[in-house]
Amino acid sequence: MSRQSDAPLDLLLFPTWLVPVEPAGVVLKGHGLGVRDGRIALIAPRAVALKYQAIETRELEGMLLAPGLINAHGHAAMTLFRGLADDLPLQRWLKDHIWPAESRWVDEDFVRCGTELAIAEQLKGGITCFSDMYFYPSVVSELVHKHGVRAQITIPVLDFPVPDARDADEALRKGLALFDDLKHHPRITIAFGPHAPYSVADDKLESIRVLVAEMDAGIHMHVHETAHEVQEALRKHGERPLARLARLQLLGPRFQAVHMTQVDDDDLALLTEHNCSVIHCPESNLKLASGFCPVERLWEAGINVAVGTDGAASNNDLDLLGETRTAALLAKAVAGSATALDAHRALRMATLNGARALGIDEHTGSLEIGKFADLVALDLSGLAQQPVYDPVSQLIYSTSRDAVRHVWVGGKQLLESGRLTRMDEQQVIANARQWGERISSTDQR
Ligand SMILES: CSC[C@H]1O[C@@H](n2cnc3c(O)ncnc32)[C@H](O)[C@@H]1O
Ligand SMILES: [Zn+2]
Repeated sequence: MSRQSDAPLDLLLFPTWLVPVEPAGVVLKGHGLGVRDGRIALIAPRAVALKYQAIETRELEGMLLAPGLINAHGHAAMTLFRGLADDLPLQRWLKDHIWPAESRWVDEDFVRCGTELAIAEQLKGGITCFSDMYFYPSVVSELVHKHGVRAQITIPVLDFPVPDARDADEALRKGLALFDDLKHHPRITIAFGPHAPYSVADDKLESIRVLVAEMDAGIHMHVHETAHEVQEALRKHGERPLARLARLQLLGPRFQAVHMTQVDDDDLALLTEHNCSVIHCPESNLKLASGFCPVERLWEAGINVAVGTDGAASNNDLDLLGETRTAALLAKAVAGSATALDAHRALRMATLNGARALGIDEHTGSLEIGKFADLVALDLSGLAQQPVYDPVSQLIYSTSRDAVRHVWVGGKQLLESGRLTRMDEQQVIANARQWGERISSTDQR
């Protein structure tokens, strides 16, 4: 398969295994992948690929080449709160620790340092695209632009004053300006991020519905994170949160429901009818004891399920490969079936399903001709990966993010042999340490 052109390829890669994700379940051996103008221009058997001229050709001996991982939910700058408040249930964690810490510490510099730390950590872990729901989204967009990664940046909306907006109207006004600035950006999409059903009132959700229709944007929201959230909504309003969102006409193919640990038959019908995506964050759900998302049931109902790390304050890392392993293992326990979420489907969840949830699956998420060359190469030649029967099984069940060697986004190499090509890792660490010292010297825990 190739896209015809007389121009030479910019890059021609020969990995030991090439896993395109689409078509599902395929592993190509002895194949080359060619990149031209940032996009995948060729996937062909080695002998055919060698007939093409290329400016750079690389043998990736012992490596698996896959689509870059997509972290479909996170709060990037919260890396600076990693380990600040552990071993607590969601509402105590959020209300007694995280929200007070945010109102005290979060400013532009916090978001800049925390987001750079998150971008660096994610690139080193094979993540080429992440979704962010945090304050100062314009600062996040500058960093995403500068460092070459891909992102969905959401406009945070809450019913109370937050570090970068006095109220939801101000947040929306600023968000609209950002949307206008970035609507043609090749690597950034802007979506709305109403925090959760319990923290955003109907009138704000209605405003978001109108804006989304005008802008054709996504909505990214924590929904049914815990049983407590659903019970409180039933007690106060006699309605489940997802049903309320349906009544307010927020649900649709661009709706990204993050968490969904509580799913009854009516919820399942709503998600299916409106073709929503669910973003599963198993490690945050485990650590906050929030509950279990029934991934296999959702998958069987045809619902698009992606995977996210959530923020580093509730996880406590941004390791999507590790998260995917947790998801695959947990799905089996939750479904009571060892066949649930096999390794190939788990990889799809961490790549193409993520792209679909964020509305960018035409452009990324799988290795297909014409898509952006968002790629990760992982070294499977180590001791702990031997022998290799199925490289995808090895990737999901036996490989850590330390095996990530190279990362390209839109054909640009951002990680080379495990080293960041465009970021000063030592500087990122020093900045984060400085913030940590500042926070711990006055922290009232
Ligand atoms: C709208 S800005 C993001 C807001 O969300 C908070 N947050 C981080 N993780 C979670 C979670 O798992 N559930 C609910 N809220 C979360 C974050 O601290 C910001 O205030
Ligand atoms: Zn979250």
